[in-house]
Amino acid sequence: MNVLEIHQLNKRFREHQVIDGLELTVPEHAVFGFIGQNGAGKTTTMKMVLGLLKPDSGSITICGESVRYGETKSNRHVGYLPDVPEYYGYMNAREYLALCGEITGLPKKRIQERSGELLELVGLGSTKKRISGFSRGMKQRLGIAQALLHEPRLLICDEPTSALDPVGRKEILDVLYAAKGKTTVLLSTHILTDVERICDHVAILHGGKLALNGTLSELKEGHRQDGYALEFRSAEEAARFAECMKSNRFAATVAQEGTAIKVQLQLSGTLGGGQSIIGLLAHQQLTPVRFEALEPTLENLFMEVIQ
Ligand SMILES: Nc1ncnc2c1ncn2[C@@H]1O[C@H](COP(=O)(O)OP(=O)(O)OP(=O)(O)O)[C@@H](O)[C@H]1O
Repeated sequence: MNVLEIHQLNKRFREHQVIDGLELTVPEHAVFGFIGQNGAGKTTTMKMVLGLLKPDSGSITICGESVRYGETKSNRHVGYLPDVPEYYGYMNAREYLALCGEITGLPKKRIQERSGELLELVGLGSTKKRISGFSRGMKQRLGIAQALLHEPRLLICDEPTSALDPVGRKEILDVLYAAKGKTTVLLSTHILTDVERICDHVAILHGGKLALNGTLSELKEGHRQDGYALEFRSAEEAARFAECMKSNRFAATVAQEGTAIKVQLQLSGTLGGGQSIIGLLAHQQLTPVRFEALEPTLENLFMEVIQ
């Protein structure tokens, strides 16, 4: 089942077509990375999903229910975490969750149970401090607890780690990954390493459309290039190998940097590829200290798409 479906979505600001026939589906229990350059239209898309911005045309459904601009009905399925959440600093975490629960009409007992569970989930279970004394990372983790209070089917996070240091970022990513069993996470970001750490699905927004869309492993498999990295004991050995490799008919490019060599082969996915390198090594009686098939990174894929 898809928690979110977007079909033929269009949005223009004056002459600028920001979203141009966007098609996007988010399956249940995915951790879905929605990435794009600055100004690609991620926030614009999120605002339309939340019913806060009127699309020019197209449809959006959340859990099978149509999103209508200016109505909040479909948002009962959604939890939202902005990049920098705002709080009443004089409250502690539990008091704040109690206030949010009351506003959304949750019964008192349920608020207490949920607050306990969620504060444990986000690692704030034993914190008695007022929110004014929280670090940015703690505020963000409280934001996740608040967004999950009403048990939403979809948690939308808009660049939740952009203001955090590496430790705070890791904590948030761990919490989002832990939330995967309870909800579907839509993570809008341009921090590609965050996506590689926790997302199973990835979509790249470019030119108002999805330029790439699939599971991370599918995308990497589809863009696999027959590339290898080798490391030799000495620069002389590396140079000898590079010289022989350059005359090999499978080699497209051979780059040497000291003892390290990167080889890109002509024929992608053929048996001849890596084996031709091993054959050459044996023939030259060279034993590398490292021999590794190169995986495309999300950064490689992203750069390929936006160029
Ligand atoms: N209300 C508006 N009026 C005019 N232009 C707008 C409006 N809102 C957004 N835009 C433009 O639409 C484009 C997409 O903006 P958006 O904020 O959706 O991008 P984004 O992918 O979220 O970028 P970032 O990663 O920088 O937050 C930008 O060029 C922006 O200037």
